[in-house]
Amino acid sequence: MFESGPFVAEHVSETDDEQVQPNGVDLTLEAVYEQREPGRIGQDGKQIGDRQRLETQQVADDAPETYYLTPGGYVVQYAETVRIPDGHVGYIYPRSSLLRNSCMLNTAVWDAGYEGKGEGLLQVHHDIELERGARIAQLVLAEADHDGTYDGSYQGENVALDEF
Ligand SMILES: O=c1ccn([C@H]2C[C@H](O)[C@@H](COP(=O)(O)OP(=O)(O)OP(=O)(O)O)O2)c(=O)[nH]1
Repeated sequence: MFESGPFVAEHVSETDDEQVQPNGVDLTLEAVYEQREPGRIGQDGKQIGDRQRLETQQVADDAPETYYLTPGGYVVQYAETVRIPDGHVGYIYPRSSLLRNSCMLNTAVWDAGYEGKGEGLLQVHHDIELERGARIAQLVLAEADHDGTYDGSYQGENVALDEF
């Protein structure tokens, strides 16, 4: 069974009312990165290639922090800290307005016990403007059996020590 948006909101910080949807919580854009060096996935371990954080541009008087993205693949980081509660698994879906603008957000499984500000892969197939803080994705939580909880290298990622 999938949980309601208000339940999901109890496990996401900080959120405002606009982010709480009937079936989940919208996550907003914190940062956009462009990968510069190769990564590696081996039989044991993995390495994430070096990346560069992109700068925002002021595209209008009322839009001071906007990413203008041309076609390509970008790593995006969400602004909210997500905690996947015991007995659940998380999935992230793109906002449909991204798809309608020829962009796709690719995501993987969010494990029970994970806590952090996660990342996703944004595919841009047509130029798009994305404002920092704009809602780009929706987190849903489903009840799930699990064996142990997440204890990998991304635990606590992108979260300041005083937030953790
Ligand atoms: O689109 C996603 C999917 C998951 N995560 C977070 C939550 C998840 O619990 C964690 C680890 O994901 P996964 O287990 O897929 O990573 P891995 O590459 O297998 O690394 P590890 O060996 O640390 O598990 O990353 C994201 O940030 N973005």
